[in-house]
Amino acid sequence: MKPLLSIENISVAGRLFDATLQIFPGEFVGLIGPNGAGKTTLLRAAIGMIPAGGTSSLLAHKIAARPRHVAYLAQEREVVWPISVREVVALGRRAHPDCGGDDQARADAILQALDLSEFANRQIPDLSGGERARVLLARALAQGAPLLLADEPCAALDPIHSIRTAKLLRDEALAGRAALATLHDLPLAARWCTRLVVIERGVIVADGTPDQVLAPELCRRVFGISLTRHGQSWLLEE
Ligand SMILES: Nc1ncnc2c1ncn2[C@@H]1O[C@H](COP(=O)(O)OP(=O)(O)OP(=O)(O)O)[C@@H](O)[C@H]1O
Repeated sequence: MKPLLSIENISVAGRLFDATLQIFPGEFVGLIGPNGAGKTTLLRAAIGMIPAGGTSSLLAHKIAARPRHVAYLAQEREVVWPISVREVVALGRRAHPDCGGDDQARADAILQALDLSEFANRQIPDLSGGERARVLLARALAQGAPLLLADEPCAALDPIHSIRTAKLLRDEALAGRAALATLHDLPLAARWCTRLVVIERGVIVADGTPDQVLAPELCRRVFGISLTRHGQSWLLEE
């Protein structure tokens, strides 16, 4: 199977060292690590937003064509323009000028999945932080790219919307797309991601299924916490 993302030896001076990673259709990959570990740096380097050594397969596409291959949700959620939720989500479809009549149906389905239908005609600056975060995720998903790079898609979301977002990204993966998402909620990541990649001080130190990666020693050493599995749930303690 051809990867949707292949990065090799990506380095950013002092921040990221020789990161090598492939993401395949069907994967929802959680990129986890402490604050300052290099997660955002890795996403930005992979998509070409910051200069980096090494290679990323996404950079082989011309800039204008890149949105058809990858959608990006930035960590910053600021939107100051007075435009409506519906208009912001429709911006995601600009990547597909030839896409035709299913645009509105896809946008509406995503608005519904993220519990945003009732906000469709509201102005973005008039939303709460969590509502705005969901709208920007909806915009990225509306793009319909095979790969989503999402920087903390669950940040600022309440518990039910965090779970729904994680399930949605898992469903996108089951439908043959893929997501690489930075996440701080380790029980949520362990429950819904198909694979976890751990980054520590700019280095990828583990990569595998949640059960493989979240060994007690790694959780203690990298995160300073204890994480134990109880059936499908995970209990996090200091
Ligand atoms: N523009 C920059 N110039 C120099 N150093 C930077 C810059 N942006 C980030 N850094 C540093 O690079 C390191 C990695 O930052 P990065 O934002 O990738 O971490 P992160 O793992 O995403 O953290 P968080 O979980 O806090 O979002 C940090 O030590 C950070 O201070």
